[in-house]
Amino acid sequence: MLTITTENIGKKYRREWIFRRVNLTLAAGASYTFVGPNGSGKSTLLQLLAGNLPATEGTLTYSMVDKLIDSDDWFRQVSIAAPYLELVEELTLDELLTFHQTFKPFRNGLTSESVADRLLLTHARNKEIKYFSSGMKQRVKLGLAFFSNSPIVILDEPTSNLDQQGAAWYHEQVRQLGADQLLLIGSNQPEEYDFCPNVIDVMQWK
Ligand SMILES: Nc1ncnc2c1ncn2[C@@H]1O[C@H](COP(=O)(O)OP(=O)(O)OP(=O)(O)O)[C@@H](O)[C@H]1O
Repeated sequence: MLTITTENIGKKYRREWIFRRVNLTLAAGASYTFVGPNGSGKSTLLQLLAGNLPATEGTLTYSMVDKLIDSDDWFRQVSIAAPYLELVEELTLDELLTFHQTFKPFRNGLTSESVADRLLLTHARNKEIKYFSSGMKQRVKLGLAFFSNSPIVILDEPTSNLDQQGAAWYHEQVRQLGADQLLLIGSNQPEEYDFCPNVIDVMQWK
């Protein structure tokens, strides 16, 4: 089982501390949602936990059954969907799904074809991503996170741009995550984390 541990991590931009003294143990098999007002640091914390941003102070570790994972290999453990992470718009959906698998395979033997089906985008497989609606793009981003073979799934503002059907699809995918996966969410919308037992207010670290 994979565990992320933070010891007194803090992040400073210029002269402003966004958060300090964050101590967390986040273990696979559970979900955690980080909440707080706009600008409070949810996205920054998720980026740190994903290993995409360095902490200014403190220690962050990934471990698998007490064995530390080298930070160079963290990216293999994480799939992340966020508004600021863009899709490659020049590719068709089929091309994007094929490209994605070259560095992050899908789980359970899923193929590009079956992922497109699960995204409810079979009809758009040969359409370039730049011609997708914002809700279709959001479903693709979420799908790449849900269907990749990685123990950590990080979703920042997961239902942004989704209609009611899309939000129901999101909830269905969350229910299907494996017992060995860790789900981390950043959110201001209670309905997108209503299933999550661990809601953490980032304002405590100001
Ligand atoms: N690259 C950066 N350089 C300087 N300041 C930054 C940078 N990125 C974020 N910040 C600042 O860090 C703070 C936290 O931003 P962050 O995006 O993490 O908040 P958030 O809680 O996710 O907000 P929202 O709910 O609006 O998405 C903000 O004050 C923001 O201006």
